[in-house]
Parts: sequence; C-alpha cells; structure tokens
Amino acid sequence: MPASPKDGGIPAESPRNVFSSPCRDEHAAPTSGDMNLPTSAMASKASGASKGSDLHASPSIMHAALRSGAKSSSLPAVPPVPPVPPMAVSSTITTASTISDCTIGALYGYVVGSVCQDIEQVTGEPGDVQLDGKLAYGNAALTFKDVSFSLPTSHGDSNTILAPCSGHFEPGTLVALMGPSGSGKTTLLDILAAKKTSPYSGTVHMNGRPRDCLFPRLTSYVPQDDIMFPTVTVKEQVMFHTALKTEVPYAVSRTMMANATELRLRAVGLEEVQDAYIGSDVVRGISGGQRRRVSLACGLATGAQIFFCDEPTSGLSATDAEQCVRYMRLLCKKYHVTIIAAIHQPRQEVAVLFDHLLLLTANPGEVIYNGPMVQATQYWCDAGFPVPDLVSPTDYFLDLITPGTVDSQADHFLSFYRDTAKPVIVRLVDAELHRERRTAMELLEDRRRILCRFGEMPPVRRSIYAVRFRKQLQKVFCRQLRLLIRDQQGILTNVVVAVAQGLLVGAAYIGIGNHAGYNQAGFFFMLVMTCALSGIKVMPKAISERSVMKLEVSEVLYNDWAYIISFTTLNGIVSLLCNALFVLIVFLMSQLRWEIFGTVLLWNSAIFIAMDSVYMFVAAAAKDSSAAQILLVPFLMLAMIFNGFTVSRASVPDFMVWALEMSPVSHTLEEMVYSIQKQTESIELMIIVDQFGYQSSLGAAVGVLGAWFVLFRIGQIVCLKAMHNIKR
Ligand SMILES: Nc1ncnc2c1ncn2[C@@H]1O[C@H](COP(=O)(O)OP(=O)(O)OP(=O)(O)O)[C@@H](O)[C@H]1O
Repeated sequence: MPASPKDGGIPAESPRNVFSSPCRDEHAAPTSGDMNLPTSAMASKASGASKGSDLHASPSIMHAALRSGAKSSSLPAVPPVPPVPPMAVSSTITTASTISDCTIGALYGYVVGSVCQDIEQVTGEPGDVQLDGKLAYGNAALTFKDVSFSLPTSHGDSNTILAPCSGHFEPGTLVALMGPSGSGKTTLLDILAAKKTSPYSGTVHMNGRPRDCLFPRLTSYVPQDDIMFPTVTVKEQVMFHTALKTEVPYAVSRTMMANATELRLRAVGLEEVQDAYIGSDVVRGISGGQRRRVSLACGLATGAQIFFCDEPTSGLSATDAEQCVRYMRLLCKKYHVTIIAAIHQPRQEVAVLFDHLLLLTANPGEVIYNGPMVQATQYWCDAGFPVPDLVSPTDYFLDLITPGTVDSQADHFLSFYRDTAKPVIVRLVDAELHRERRTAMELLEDRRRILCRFGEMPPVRRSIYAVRFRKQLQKVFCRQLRLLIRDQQGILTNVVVAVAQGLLVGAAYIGIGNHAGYNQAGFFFMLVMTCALSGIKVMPKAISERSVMKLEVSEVLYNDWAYIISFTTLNGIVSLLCNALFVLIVFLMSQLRWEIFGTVLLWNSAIFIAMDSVYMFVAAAAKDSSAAQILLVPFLMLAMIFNGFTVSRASVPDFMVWALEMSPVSHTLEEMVYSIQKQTESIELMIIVDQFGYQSSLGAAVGVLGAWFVLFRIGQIVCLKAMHNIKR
C-alpha cells in the first residue's frame, strides 16, 4: 500500500509549507513515513498503489502491447497550462487580506491548480501520476461477490440480465466497465453504487464491510442522463454539488470555493463556458457534450472515495473524451480514489488510461475479462485470439464478444474465463470480502483530519447528508431564489397575466360600487372564482422541476424537505403577490368603498392559498402535465360547481348540501359577502344574503379553507416524497 494519510502520514508541518512546495508533483511533499525518501523512491512507491493484488500487476511490456497503434503524439489533448508558482495561485485564489485566509486560498489553488497542470503528465504509464502525499485521502476498496440481476418474464420464469459477477477494486484504481449495448454495465454500476431500486442478488462490501448509511457520503454517482435546471450556470451547478457534498474549513470563503471551481472546470475543458447557462430546448445553453462534462465535474467535485460514472464520455468528441478520462486518472492516482466508469468502446488513447478492465458479454451480461487493462491483450492472445496489428484492441475485444455478430466468440471466451481467470478472482474476492480496513466513519474522519490542518472544521456527522439541514435549506433556497429572479419571462408573464385579468374583469364590472348591491353579488362571485383558478398556472413548472429534485435527492445532495419548503415558499409568495395585484386592479375599477378592500383582499387571498395547495398536490401526484389535468377535474368540479352563487344554499338539493359545505369557494363567497354587508350595512346586500341563504359561519369557513390547505399540502408532501422516485 502506498503511503497515505490513513497510515498516520499527516505531516506535522504548518500549512504554510504548502507554499514552499511547487505545484508540480515531483515536489509534492512526502508523508511522514516517507519524509526522507528521494522523489524517485516516492514515485516507485506511489506506482505501487496499484499493486495491491496480483490483478493489479502491470508489466510495462503488456502496457506497450496495449498501446500499440496509439499515436502518442495525440495524447496531450489539454492546452498546456503554464506552471504557476503556488504563491501566484494563491493570489488569484483569494481576495481575503489575512494571512490565514491566504493560506487556505493557497491550499485550494494548490490542490486544484496542480491538478490542471498535471493533466499533461497523464499518459497511462505506471507511475505517470504520483500520489499526493499531503492531500491523498482515498482509501476505500470495493469488493463484490455473485452480484446478479434478473427480471421476471410473463411466463413466470426469469430473464437473467446480469449473471453472477464478482470482483475487487483497490483504492486508486481507474476501472473501465465495458461490454456490448444491453450487457448490464449500468445495472452492475447501479448495484455497486447502491442505486439499484429493483431487487438483485449478491454482496457488495466497502473495505471488507457491508455498505452502511454513510456509503452515499463516500461515493458519488454520475448518471447517464444530464438532468439539471436550465437557468443555472455551469459554475453554480458544480459549486452547488461541492457545497452540499463536502464540509470545508470554516475559513474557506465563497470566493475561494468559486476560484477552486474555476480551476476544476478548466481541468475538464469547461472554463470557457463556466458562466453559461446549462440550457434546455427553450433556454439557450451549453452543448450536449459540455453538459455531460458538467455532470462529470459535479460528481468529481464531491470529494468522494469511490466514483461511479455511467458513460461519462458519451456524446463527447474523441479529444474531449480523452481529456475527461485523463482528469479521472489524475484524480485516481493523485488522491488515491477509485473511479468505476461504464464506457462504450473507447479509442486506444483513452483505453490505456484505465488500470482495470471489466468486460461483459451480453444476453445475459456475463464477465469475459476482469483484470488489469495492460494484460488484456496478452489474455486475448492466450485465449487464441491475438490482437492483429493495426487493430484497436478494445474494438477487437468487443467484436469478438458481442453475441450474434459474425465474428462472435463469446462462448469460447466465457469458458476460457471460467477455466483460467475466474478461480483467481474468486479467491481474491473471498479473501477481500471480509478483510476489514477503515470503516466509513474512519474514512470521513481521515479526510476531515487532512482538511483540519487548514482551519477549523465542523465535526463529521453520522448522517447520509454531508451537511446539516440548515445548510441544505440555505443552499436550495438560494438556488430557487436565483432561478426565480432569472426567470424574468416567467415573472413578467405572471405580472402581465395578473394585470390583463384585472383589466378584463375590472372592465366587465367597472363602477359596480355605484350600482345596487344585488349587481355586486355577481362581481364578488367572479372575483372569488378567478382567484381560485389563478394558481393553476404554476402546475407545469412544479412538474418539470420535480424531475431535477428527484435526481438530486437520489444523489443524497439534500433532504427533499429543503426543496419542498423552498419551492412552496418562494412560488407561494410570488403567486400571492400577483393575485393581490389582480384584486387591487379589479377593486380600483369597481369603485367600491375602500373600507371593504381589506375584507375583499383577505378572503380572495385565502381562497387562492387553499386552491394553490390543490394544484401543488396534483402537480406532485401526476406523472405529467396531461395526467395532472385529468386528476384536477374532480377537485375543480367540487370547488367550482358548488360555489355559493350559481349553486347556493337556497337552490341546492338537500342530498348535495354536503358538497356546498365542503366547497372552499362557497364558504369564501358566503363569508366575504356577509362581512361586507355587516361593514357597509347595505340593504341590497342584506337582500342577497337572504336570497342565497348565506349564514355567518366564520369558524366553518376558516375550518374548510384550512382543511383544504392542510390536507392537500400533506398530500403534496407525501406524493413528492413517495412517488416518481428514480427507478433503476
Ligand atoms: N429495473 C429494471 N427493470 C426492467 N429492465 C431493466 C431494469 N434494469 C435493467 N433492465 C434491462 O436490463 C438490460 C441491460 O440494461 P443496462 O442499462 O444495464 O445495459 P447497458 O450495458 O448499460 O446498456 P447500454 O450500453 O446500452 O447503456 C436492458 O434491457 C434494460 O432494459
């Protein structure tokens, strides 16, 4: 095992010593156990990181064989970043004036800045990137045994998607999970990442122990789909993930984090678009490939021990894909973390960057090869199928193991694997499955200890969330507020609709305040009905945002309560203000007496709030917008038909009185007219009260409106929590 902080290798030197070691790796300070070793010794020790087992032996001859055909001249895909001395980085990193802030700023510049500079050193050769003795925190091994997945068929038997599969990955390994389409790569990745929601078989252990509630804290999952808010910028998106997945020293300011994020984005080639919106079909934003890289950057920025990336390079140009995999290799080697990436037929320059290859055949998905990438060509040769000259080995592997193709030799390779490599893997897995190393909590403590050298830190929390609820709420609320402010078109539309509605209804009832009270009844009815319906327009937004929230909650970024509170509060306030604007315009045009404005506004706001909770419940429960329209009908019918005006106490048949009693619209209208009559002592309104059978029942009105609000809000919360969860 390489020297790493978990070995007690945290140097006793002060953080200022970070300055004195240039950013280049050859100058990275060794751990305490290696203080006196020369750089070459460190390098060889670091390269030994991948020698934890026989599967990780990597003879350079094999490596050269695998690299045959690779154009080494095309490797440096990254625009070279001129070496920046650490102090120079620190000055760009922080605006703070104190020495202490500068130190922490320098740390962040050093950590991420050196990553950028080192990318050009990544070649895929053993020892190309050296372990960062000061900051390497990764120390999690992953072992899985007989992991399999089947689906029941309509005939009552089961269809095997993934046949039992075992393996072991040491910390600091970059693993390629390859196989034909449908071979179960994503399925295996989901199972290993504890993301599979369907039942599966097998055992997965981290550091020789079953995965516990802290597993999500130590891992990061980059899904295949890039589901993000369109009006968030690239930089904000990455910072959001960083802030919610990692605790940093208190003294690390937002500016420092922003600058560190910029450097991270540079590493994945997103520097130019860091302030661009993510975008969507209707919002102009970054390209699909760039979006893929944002997802990757978000995942990699979380400081996890094990990263699971589902096709991180799909949709990227060959050069961009290579750049991303180089960055992944750099993180693996430098910080000793493990990255497992499901990947489709990478080109040769990319394939050599991986340490380990797990190759699956399809129908069902079954392991064909599970070992070091550099030994794969020899393995193929041993199996009787040497890779021909000038043919990319990965293309050749996939050609031979894809069932149904002319060249397919899947059966031959399956039996070759069972006879040769599988017994070795089984022995290794049996040995590693219960070889207890650091616990999840100890791993978190180790990382905290490293960061504590740069300032005080909060204690490690025993929770699936990295940060406490208050911080989750603050981050989610701020983002919702930002999204709201940016949605100028949405705000403008709300205001314009409120004004237009107000003018239209106002024009229909202009000067109604000077008319007989009888005519005013129709006006009050129209006002209440419009307010009851106006919250409906938030439904599509609530439905579209839900999918992003679900994904982020499944990534254990935050508790769904943080989103529910933020979304409901902010949208509720905006909608309520627009509703008040509508009421004001209509009221002004009606020329009613000002003394009753408070009553009118109060009851119309109350009906708006009660009905808004119905719309939010429907938006949370329905699959999509069209399903929402259908689901809404019964609630609307009850509230709108039994409205106290067209159907009132005086006209409703006895057996339907209950519907009138349950309708919030009817109670609002009744109570509002009754209160206004009392305030104005209008004789005409008194006639209305008598004619429609209105009674003073303030308690019942408040009770019904309150019940609608509470019940539908509870329904909304239950549906948001329990329904439409990500299924894998
Ligand atoms: N929970 C599930 N319910 C139904 N089918 C499933 C489930 N999980 C996986 N499958 C099926 O298993 C098969 C393998 O899927 P998987 O996504 O793992 O393959 P893959 O190798 O990642 O494919 P690709 O390379 O095309 O992404 C697919 O046919 C998929 O529909």
